[in-house]
Amino acid sequence: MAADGAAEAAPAAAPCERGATVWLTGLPSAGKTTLAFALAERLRAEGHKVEVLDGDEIREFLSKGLGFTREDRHTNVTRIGFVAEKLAANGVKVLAPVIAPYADSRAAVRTRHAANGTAFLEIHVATPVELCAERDVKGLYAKQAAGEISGLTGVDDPYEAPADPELRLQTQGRAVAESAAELHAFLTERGLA
Ligand SMILES: Nc1ncnc2c1ncn2[C@@H]1O[C@H](COP(=O)(O)OS(=O)(=O)O)[C@@H](OP(=O)(O)O)[C@H]1O
Ligand SMILES: Nc1ncnc2c1ncn2[C@@H]1O[C@H](COP(=O)(O)OP(=O)(O)O)[C@@H](O)[C@H]1O
Repeated sequence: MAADGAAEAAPAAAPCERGATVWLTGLPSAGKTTLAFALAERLRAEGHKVEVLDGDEIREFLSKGLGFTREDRHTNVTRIGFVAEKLAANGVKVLAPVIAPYADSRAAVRTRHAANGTAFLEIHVATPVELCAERDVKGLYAKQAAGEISGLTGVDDPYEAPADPELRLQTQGRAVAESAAELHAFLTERGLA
């Protein structure tokens, strides 16, 4: 209680103590994983608690057995969203470089965060499909073109680009460090870094 009897406001949490989910959505080879790990490194060095929920790793453990049908992708995304919210509610910066191609799956994750009062930032890593196919980090675009696989997001499977993300990041013509800095600056603006 203050000397004049008024209740004192609790001090605002420092950026390091504020949890949030930062979801990086975009096509395969857009740059989601690269940017998530670059941001994670910087945030950790600044004293944040950080967890990267990488799509590939999640599919090896939490979502083992799921494929790439619409239903399986939805299940995968909502599972990741569930875990992310729990961690973020406990002060962790959760970085989720996960394609999440369907708007309704992403909306479900957003709604769950909002219901719990947990910060959720949707970042669209908006690399054009032509450049993603050129990068082709895992050779998936080449395999699709050769008819060895089908159902590749953005090529012969849907990608519903976010209509109103918190941030749309362009990576074409930008160095990784530049895009990572833009993302970090955005978190700073939001009081999260
Ligand atoms: N058919 C098809 N479509 C899209 N992606 C495919 C496919 N098959 C395998 N992969 C690889 O799976 C990686 C993880 O996918 P995600 O869990 O992020 O996808 S999803 O959100 O459930 O749609 C994803 O990782 P990134 O390349 O890092 O995005 C792909 O490399
Ligand atoms: N500005 C940039 N931001 C992120 N990645 C970039 C950028 N410029 C070039 N790249 C390259 O693009 C590739 C993206 O691969 P990756 O991060 O695995 O994509 P995703 O996780 O979206 O499938 C990496 O080889 C990375 O070095």
